Amino acid sequence: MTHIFLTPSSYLIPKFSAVRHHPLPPWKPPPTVTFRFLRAAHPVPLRLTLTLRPYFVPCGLSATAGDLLHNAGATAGVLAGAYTLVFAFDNLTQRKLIEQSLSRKLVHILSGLLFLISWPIFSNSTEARYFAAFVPFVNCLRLVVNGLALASDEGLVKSVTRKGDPQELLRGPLYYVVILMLCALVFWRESPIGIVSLATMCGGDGIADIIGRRFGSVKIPYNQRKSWMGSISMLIFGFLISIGMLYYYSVLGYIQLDWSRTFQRVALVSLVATVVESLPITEVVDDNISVPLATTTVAFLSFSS
Ligand SMILES: C/C(=C\COP(=O)(O)O)CCC[C@H](C)CCC[C@H](C)CCCC(C)C
Ligand SMILES: Nc1ccn([C@@H]2O[C@H](COP(=O)(O)OP(=O)(O)O)[C@@H](O)[C@H]2O)c(=O)n1
Repeated sequence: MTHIFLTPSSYLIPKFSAVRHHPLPPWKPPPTVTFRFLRAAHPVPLRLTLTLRPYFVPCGLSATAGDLLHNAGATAGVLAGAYTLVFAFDNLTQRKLIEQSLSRKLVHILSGLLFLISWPIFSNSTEARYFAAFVPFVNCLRLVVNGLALASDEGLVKSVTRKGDPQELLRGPLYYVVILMLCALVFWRESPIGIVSLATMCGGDGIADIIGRRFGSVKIPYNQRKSWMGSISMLIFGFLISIGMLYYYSVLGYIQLDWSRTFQRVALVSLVATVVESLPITEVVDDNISVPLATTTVAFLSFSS
């Protein structure tokens, strides 16, 4: 009897040979469909068995009830964390305990990095990334609704904008949250690309602003709005936070990396991101788009080689 298993090709992104996927839940035989073909003058019918892998089963059918409950709880918790973070910094700004620009940058740094750190609390199911991405999706809606003045969340505006203009929400903050959502959907926990990109955009770029504003007296020749101190701090902290996040995901078993090559790759990614961030192109493209775009491209090329 001849069995031909037709299983569709896998994921949206290339699998990294050096990357070991997080142990999957206990194996259950996937649903199969068997066709029997009787062949003329041949004693044995030909059987064609089609194995439907989970990602070809409509969302929700492949996840157990426990997974759905687990992921729904994780989503609610991370969403509550997002609202709490913004509320806390609004409170600090309102009470004049920190200035608005510092509040905004700390929200920039902490929201993305804490979101990245929260990914392991979601289940191992194939649908987990969609539950995680729902959190930035809700925040996209929140930014759009308030940016278009369809609602007025004063706390959000005060803790996230430069000058308190709600329309600002539709630029840097919205691009930032869209990048968080895309990295969760496209790269998720099993790829170093999304991890390094978010660590650089959230940690590196955010710290560049904080250090640069305070100590950036020597400006970059080709961009008088940026300083050497700001860029050097982006390079150093972007590298360190990326390595820290990769180590976190490595210890949890989601990825396995050749660390000697990983240090070189992350150093290259951090350098390119720092150069891109220093360019005088903010009027053309926000650095919450240019930096992650450059980071994901260089990370994809270097981690795939
Ligand atoms: C201020 C922000 C971006 C502006 O960047 P830039 O223009 O200064 O370069 C960040 C906006 C954050 C957003 C309002 C909330 C995002 C929450 C996140 C999706 C989930 C965080 C969960 C965690 C557990 C706190
Ligand atoms: N490489 C950098 C980045 C920012 N900065 C300082 O941080 C401020 C805000 O930086 P930015 O324009 O990138 O701010 P966002 O667009 O990230 O909010 C700049 O005006 C500089 O004072 C710096 O000195 N060097």
